[in-house]
Amino acid sequence: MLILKKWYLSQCQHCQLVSRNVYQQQIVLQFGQFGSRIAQVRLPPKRSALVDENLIKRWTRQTPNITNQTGKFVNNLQSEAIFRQLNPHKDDLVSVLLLTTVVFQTMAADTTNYPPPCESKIYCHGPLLHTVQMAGLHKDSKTFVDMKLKYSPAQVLTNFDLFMTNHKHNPTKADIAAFVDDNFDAAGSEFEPWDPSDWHANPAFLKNITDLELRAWADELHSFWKVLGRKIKEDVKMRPDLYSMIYTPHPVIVPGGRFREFFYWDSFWIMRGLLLSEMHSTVKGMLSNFLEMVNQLGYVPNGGRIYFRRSQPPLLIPMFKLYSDATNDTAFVEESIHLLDKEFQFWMENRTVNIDLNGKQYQVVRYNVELDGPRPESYREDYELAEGLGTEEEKTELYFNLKSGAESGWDFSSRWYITPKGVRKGDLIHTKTRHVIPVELNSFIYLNAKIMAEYYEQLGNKEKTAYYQNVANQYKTTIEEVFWDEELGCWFDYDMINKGPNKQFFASNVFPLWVGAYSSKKMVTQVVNYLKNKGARRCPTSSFQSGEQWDYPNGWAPLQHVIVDALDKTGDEEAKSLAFELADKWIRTNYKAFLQSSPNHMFEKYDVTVEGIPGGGGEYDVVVGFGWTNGVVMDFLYRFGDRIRAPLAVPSAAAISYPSVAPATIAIGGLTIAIASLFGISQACRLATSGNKGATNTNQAADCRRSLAVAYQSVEDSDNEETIALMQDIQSSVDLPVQRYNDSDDKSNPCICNASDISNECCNNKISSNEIQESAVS
Ligand SMILES: OC[C@H]1O[C@H](O[C@H]2O[C@H](CO)[C@@H](O)[C@H](O)[C@H]2O)[C@H](O)[C@@H](O)[C@@H]1O
Repeated sequence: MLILKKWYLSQCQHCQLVSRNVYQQQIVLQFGQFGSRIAQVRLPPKRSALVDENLIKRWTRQTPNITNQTGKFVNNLQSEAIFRQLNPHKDDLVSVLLLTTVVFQTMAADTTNYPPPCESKIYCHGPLLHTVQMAGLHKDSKTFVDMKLKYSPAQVLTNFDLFMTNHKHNPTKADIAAFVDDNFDAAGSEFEPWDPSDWHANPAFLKNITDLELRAWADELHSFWKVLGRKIKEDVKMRPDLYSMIYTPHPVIVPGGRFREFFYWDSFWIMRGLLLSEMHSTVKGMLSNFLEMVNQLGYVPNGGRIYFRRSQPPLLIPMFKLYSDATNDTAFVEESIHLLDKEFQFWMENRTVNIDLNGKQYQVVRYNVELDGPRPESYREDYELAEGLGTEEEKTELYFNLKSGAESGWDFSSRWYITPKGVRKGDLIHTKTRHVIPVELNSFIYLNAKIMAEYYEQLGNKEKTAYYQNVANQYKTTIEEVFWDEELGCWFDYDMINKGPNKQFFASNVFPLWVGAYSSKKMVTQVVNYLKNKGARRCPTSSFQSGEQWDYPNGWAPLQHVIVDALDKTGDEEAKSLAFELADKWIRTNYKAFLQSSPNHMFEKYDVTVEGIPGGGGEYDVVVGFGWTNGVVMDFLYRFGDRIRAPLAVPSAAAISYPSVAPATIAIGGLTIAIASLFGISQACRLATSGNKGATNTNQAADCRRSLAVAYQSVEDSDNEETIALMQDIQSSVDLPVQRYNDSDDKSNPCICNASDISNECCNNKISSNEIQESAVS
């Protein structure tokens, strides 16, 4: 096969072999410049098939819609005729051409109709991006697309062409790394230092927090805004072509870590915190940035980069409401209302679809991004995933769904999985976001319409008030008639493929409660019962552990906040008590993780099954900082400040890294050490086993599980009820090993083995001696 590949390549200078695409015994060549958005030809692995460069040149010349650069291959019948005419006697070639025709035919639909993620041939599509991202230079694919150009785009593209020619279109990883070094500056070079002028010590909200330890923590979080603040350099404004960063004039608060720029829906919870910190002008600046983007682009992008050509959950109008309620700045509302209106129309015009249900038609909103190609910031991940699909149409559809998933903010989740057979399980490749009508998005639209009606009424615009009231009423009815399930007592996403609700648990199911889109108090009781029955007392994101980050066992600050806020403001005593319970648990887990990390960190997400453990899964390592997490903790501490208490005796083990101590020594020395070890070990285990690609390592995973089992045992031996409960939680979420004994009556000397552990002599002997008694560590 290898010789054949080489032979095919030698026939065609302008072809690139995509080695990963050796698919169904066919060799895939890409036409056009190296790696450009080009058509593919599947060649049967037969040397006799003639593919010579002249032929391809003639063919591309004579078929008017084919171009080398963009790969817009259309007009397939014509192509086939040309090929037959050129090579009437070559049967093999004809079969190649027929195949070619089929492939081109399927490609025609997507390459012709759908634009790439953005126009930039460096940051969004094209051979340079493909070559660099597929080389896997960086652990995180986002790093490359955040780098600044050293020269103009045209110059860098010319340099790239030359580079490829010099390396015979086959550069090594080291060559590519050198090219990147020569042409790009490190990621993150677009900021200048910024000290927020509206930051001041001792904001009033701190006084609400009676527990002094927690108050000190809140104070620290208040100071974190200075660390997470970013001001974009003027150079980005002067030379936007050198950056992927979108210039915004006002400084912003970013989530942190790899998220170096603003993120749309994150900003809602960041602003909740900023308003408690009395940083009104920072909030106003961030709102002004968003308005300017609506003005220029028509929508608020997912994040502050040109490659984020899609939006995120529409919360600009609710952010305005937070700000205007806190400041009474009605003049700002008045001068901005036309842009808020414009943003609302973006969703109405671009994201609505009609569904028929029980003989009635409903307009609903969905996340839907019809841009082709991999997400630039996760190029390799998306490209490789799409390689598992047969046709170009399927790939394009997957790319749409992945970007739609990113637009939802739930990137990624089993919530969007629907297999070709219509089963709502599966894997990332089954992501069908744009075929799901999300409960929370429709709730946001209702909330937006309500706020807009209120604003227009204040401004005396009767026509607009009536319009928005009407939209709000319409969505309230829809939420009840399309999403509510009386029997289960909750709302559910609507699956357009199966034409019915997805009745699995997702934290988003209860969002209508938050926006007040319900008609009776009875529904509040039903939702409270639903949450309790679903074991949502710690509120995971879903009940399914897919390995993706928006699934079990992760909990996310925005989801926790919406649910707590929703329950708390119903006025129902049971709901309020559940709200406090959830907030209390969330605070405990955030605080413990904070104390146990070194230096102290706030995390992007947490594992809700074990207190003090960050979340994992998905396509990048868990991020610290962290914008929305800080905002939500501040809000909970403020809201429940009279009764929330710091958990007692949290071990300050700086163990959020892979344990280097031998397992036997970890668990001795008393209960405290055992618990402390446990936190660190289980975190390491989770990182090593949860599908978090950055940390996946089989040996680490095995060692971790062993360490955890030993620590578990010593804690269990202590007979302490609370720690045993904790252990059981851990056990349910981590794949624990079994203990093996030589003699079932003598359990004094177990060795702890993974089923696959054959390198350990003890385990191996016992396994082969067939005298093993297995028992789960619990
Ligand atoms: O780079 C991968 C994806 O990262 C972002 O998503 C996650 O982080 C965001 C910032 O905190 C958050 O808004 C989102 O809900 C998270 O899933 C980004 O938003 C995605 O577009 C991007 O593909």
